[in-house]
Amino acid sequence: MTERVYIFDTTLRDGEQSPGASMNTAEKLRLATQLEKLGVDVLEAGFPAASEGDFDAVSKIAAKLERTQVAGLCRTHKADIDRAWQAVKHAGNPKIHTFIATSDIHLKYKLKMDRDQVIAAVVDAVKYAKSLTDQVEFSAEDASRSDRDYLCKVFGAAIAAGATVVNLPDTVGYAIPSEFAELARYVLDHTPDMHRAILSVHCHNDLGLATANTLAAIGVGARQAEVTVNGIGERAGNTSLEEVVMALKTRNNYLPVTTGIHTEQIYPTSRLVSMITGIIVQPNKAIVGANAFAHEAGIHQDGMLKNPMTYEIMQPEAIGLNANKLVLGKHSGRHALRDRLRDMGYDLSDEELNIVFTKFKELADKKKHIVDEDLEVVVTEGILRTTEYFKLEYLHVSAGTSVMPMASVELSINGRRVRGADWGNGPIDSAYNTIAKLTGTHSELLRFTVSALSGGTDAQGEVTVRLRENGLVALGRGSDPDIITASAKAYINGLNRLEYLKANPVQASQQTI
Ligand SMILES: CC(=O)SCCNC(=O)CCNC(=O)[C@H](O)C(C)(C)COP(=O)(O)OP(=O)(O)OC[C@H]1O[C@@H](n2cnc3c(N)ncnc32)[C@H](O)[C@@H]1OP(=O)(O)O
Ligand SMILES: CC(C)C(=O)C(=O)O
Ligand SMILES: [Mg+2]
Repeated sequence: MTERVYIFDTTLRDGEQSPGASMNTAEKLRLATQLEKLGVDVLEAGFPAASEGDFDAVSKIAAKLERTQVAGLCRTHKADIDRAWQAVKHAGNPKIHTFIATSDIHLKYKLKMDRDQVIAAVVDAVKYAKSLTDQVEFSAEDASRSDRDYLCKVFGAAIAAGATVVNLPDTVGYAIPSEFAELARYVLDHTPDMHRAILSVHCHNDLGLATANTLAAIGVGARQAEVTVNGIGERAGNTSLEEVVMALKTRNNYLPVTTGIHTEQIYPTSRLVSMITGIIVQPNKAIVGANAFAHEAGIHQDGMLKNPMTYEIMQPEAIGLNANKLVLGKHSGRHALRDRLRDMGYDLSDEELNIVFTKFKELADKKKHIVDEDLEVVVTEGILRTTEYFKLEYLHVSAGTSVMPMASVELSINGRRVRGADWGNGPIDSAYNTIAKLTGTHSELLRFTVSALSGGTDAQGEVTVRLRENGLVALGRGSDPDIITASAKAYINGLNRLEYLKANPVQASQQTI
């Protein structure tokens, strides 16, 4: 029987450490549900001791998920472990993940501890965690820059104290594949009682080697991979889930192991992560980039027409990119919409479907063919929105080469209609100035990105903004076939999120909405 590699997803914890990634509790819950559907074995939901907001999100995810193991990360401090346990204990399958650094650089400069003190901290932490739950993982932060024999001693002590998984992180993305494989092999061969635990790996992508290092370690016997969807994460990111899973599936002849991932859920999950975090996937990204299955050159197209095996090592359907679709447009009904959404991985309640259906019809009036990317926007906007305190009712802009850019806007503010006009450096600037004046807000625009969600001149434009006001930071998203309207919607969405943060100090303490 082929051996199983466990997939430990840390999109909600290490992924959320990406600069600019931010998710509110409702979005985290939605993503956690999708990750369970994707079939991840372990879902690291957050770092409960970090803030009330993180604790709240981890607790809610734990209460919702039954099958998937839900892990909470914590330092070796007893108070951190207690907090992690309080958050994950409601899960059907809870796990405590405790860590401490083992490299001399971290010991000397960061922890100010010696090697024996670190081992004592590991033993106390793992024993205590084990008194709370059977499932305990220990990670040796900065393992790839640690002394190998010391590392094996630490892992041996963790296993003796009850750890069921020991994790080898390449925390700063320093390792080279052959070197990392050698390290994993060394740990497997020299850690006392290693057979009683699973060896996990957790790589970062600072040198663009996270997937290669992960596969190299799996090749010598690591049996858990810690990954994030789209490879988001601290600095250059983590190993990407889709790359590891599809490499193991496609090259099963070379690496004969399996995962429990339902690969046809990969694409919907990738889109959801991108929509929720506002982090756009680069077009040439392996597996999930817009060009990953596109063939442009004539010789390639000729080969594809003669036999797709000439240039295609994976089929797009395998990751959930479905070629065979009913065309959805303004004449489509709820059944066709529900069917398509199910194919894309969205199982909506009747109430959610009604919300999405109304938005779908509004869009279909403006756009002839509705493609999957449009539906994802409609679903995300329809069911993951915050309360609309400010709502865009009307927008008119005039701009061009010889006119002063002007915008006229009508908003409803908590149900009350207000109107105004202002000018700016361009149509978007004038719309933003008018909206700021009408709402009486003074936010600073930290980031503004525009992308097209599908091909063609009637493609939906998606705008993401990041706003800061009085120390609070919020993300706003908007989409529309008209890019100026999409920009106004994104700005208003961001302002609504700032209003929500002002009214919800728990979320504000975490600044994740
Ligand atoms: C590689 C990784 O991804 S590690 C995980 C990174 N994630 C996070 O840091 C989550 C967000 N963090 C936070 O919210 C905060 O850092 C908190 C709440 C966890 C801690 O905040 P503070 O108590 O103010 O400490 P601060 O973050 O400034 O410093 C960390 C302290 O923990 C110590 N520490 C760091 N890692 C560990 C560990 N694994 N076990 C024990 N102590 C540790 C540091 O040495 C430092 O101790 P010191 O205060 O005695 O110098
Ligand atoms: C906490 C650990 C597993 C980590 O994220 C790292 O070392 O990169
Ligand atoms: Mg990490």
